[in-house]
Amino acid sequence: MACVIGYDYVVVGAGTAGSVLAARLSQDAAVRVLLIEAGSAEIEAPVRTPRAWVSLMGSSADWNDVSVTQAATGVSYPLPRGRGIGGSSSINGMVFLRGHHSSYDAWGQAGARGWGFADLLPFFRRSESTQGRDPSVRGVHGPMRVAPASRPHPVSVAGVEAAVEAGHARAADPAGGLQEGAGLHDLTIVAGRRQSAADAYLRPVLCRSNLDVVTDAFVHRLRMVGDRCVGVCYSLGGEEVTVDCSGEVVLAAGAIGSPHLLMLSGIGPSEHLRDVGVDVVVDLPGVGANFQDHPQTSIVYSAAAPIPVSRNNHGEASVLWRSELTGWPDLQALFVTLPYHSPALHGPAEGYSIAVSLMTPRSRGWVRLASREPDVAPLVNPNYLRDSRDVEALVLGLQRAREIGEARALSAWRGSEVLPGPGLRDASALRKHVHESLTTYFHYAGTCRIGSDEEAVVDDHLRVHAVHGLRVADASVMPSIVSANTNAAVLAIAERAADLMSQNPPYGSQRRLPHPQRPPFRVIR
Ligand SMILES: Cc1cc2nc3c(=O)[nH]c(=O)nc-3n(C[C@H](O)[C@H](O)[C@H](O)COP(=O)(O)OP(=O)(O)OC[C@H]3O[C@@H](n4cnc5c(N)ncnc54)[C@H](O)[C@@H]3O)c2cc1C
Repeated sequence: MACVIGYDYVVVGAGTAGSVLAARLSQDAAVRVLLIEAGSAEIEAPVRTPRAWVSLMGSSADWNDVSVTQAATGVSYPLPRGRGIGGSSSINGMVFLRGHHSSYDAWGQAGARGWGFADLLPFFRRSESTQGRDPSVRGVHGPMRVAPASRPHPVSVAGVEAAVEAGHARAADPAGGLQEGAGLHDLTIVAGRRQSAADAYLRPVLCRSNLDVVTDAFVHRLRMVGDRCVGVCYSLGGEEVTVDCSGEVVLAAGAIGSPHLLMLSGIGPSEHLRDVGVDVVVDLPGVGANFQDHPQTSIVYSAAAPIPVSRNNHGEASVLWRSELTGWPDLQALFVTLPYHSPALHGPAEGYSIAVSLMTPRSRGWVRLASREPDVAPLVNPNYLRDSRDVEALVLGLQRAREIGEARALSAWRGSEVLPGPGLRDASALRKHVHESLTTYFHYAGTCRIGSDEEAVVDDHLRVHAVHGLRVADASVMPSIVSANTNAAVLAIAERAADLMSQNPPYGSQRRLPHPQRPPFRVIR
């Protein structure tokens, strides 16, 4: 067993949040940062081509998780999540949206002080670089370069016009914080290539001598001394490596990985931990609870004319509107420039889709241990459609999306509606379609939520309740899922986390650094 010492911060997971944290924390040359990632350092070349993202699901860059069988549908669903530098941002769909400000203000109202939209706005702005947008709301100097498609696909353009024809407002800036209406949204694509959080934040700072990044290293346990986290254990090439951390460990392993690791380390719901044979260190019932995702259904059309091959991500334009079941926009239609639908259904060989997602689901699921053995994947139950209001909202979504799909502006491309099929119009037929066509929108969140009540996992500063030296900063801390694709929100969460941590560094600024004993293998520079 090798032992590694001398780090002030140990960040677990080099995904969206981990890339931000490692880059921001290591800006202070007086602290030493170790970033540990289970996956590999480089993702294959085709992955860089934006339109190839669909084929990354099921690849070695995916953990290849599968949900437990869902009570509402009788089906278990693949739950892709990224494994490797950049994490899910290396395999995601590259849509860049913040969501409506109300969905962040709801966090503050639910007890997460300091996490309303106005509190997060500086961190959204700090994370991004945009041009031609309102600079009081959007960032212009941040690492993540985002922009709408410069040469949008004709189906995306026609889709926006069809939405306007169907009565939706034209959104001046879909990511502005009052996200509602139709428009070409921003994409995390630069010069025709995918841009992950690691490309934007981490790769440019790998030369820093106070930052080490270890890949192919699976963290399987937190090292606890009483209620203090003093480091982590990871396995690398069959060898176990122990890391001593003199400051803080930060979990950025994502909404499935972070609760998994906490529970493997004895931090979680005590009864469940005892059931699987894990010694309880801290009883925190909320760990792994409150799992949320945006459920998705779709309308699929065959093509009346050959559909040009996308140069982008197949999803350049969207519409957001209110179902009238909530106080803010809760339904999103994404124009997809290929026949995109559940693999359980048969679509046309050539065509396009309107993917309809519920952005404020009521259903809540969980992540639990299947075994105390770290290499056994956790059980994930999203509880899709468990709350019947989610089904009703998606039915309303399909009806409204159909109005868009049938508008004149799309007539040049529209062959016929293939899914659910033009004859299926009443609510009960559409409810059936929602169940049969259900897929994930890949936006897992909420399993280590911020708050001060008994079910909360971290406090307002993202410190794990009743544990010293340990924070969580990733998609899992969202008290409720935001009303947009989640990557932009995770960037802002991690920016704010780094800011909070820098205000209270583990040591004063006047210390002499011990020389870190570096991890033995695969440190990337
Ligand atoms: C297929 C797909 C498409 C998506 N499309 C979009 C989109 O178009 N727009 C959008 O905004 N969002 C999208 N998302 C969601 C978005 O990318 C995620 O919400 C975001 O990346 C989550 O960031 P995170 O830091 O919480 O987790 P991740 O980015 O998943 O990072 C977690 C990291 O931790 C590592 N890790 C986990 N466990 C361990 C361990 N035990 N030891 C060491 N390392 C570990 C993982 O390998 C991973 O690198 C998509 C996601 C997927 C999977």
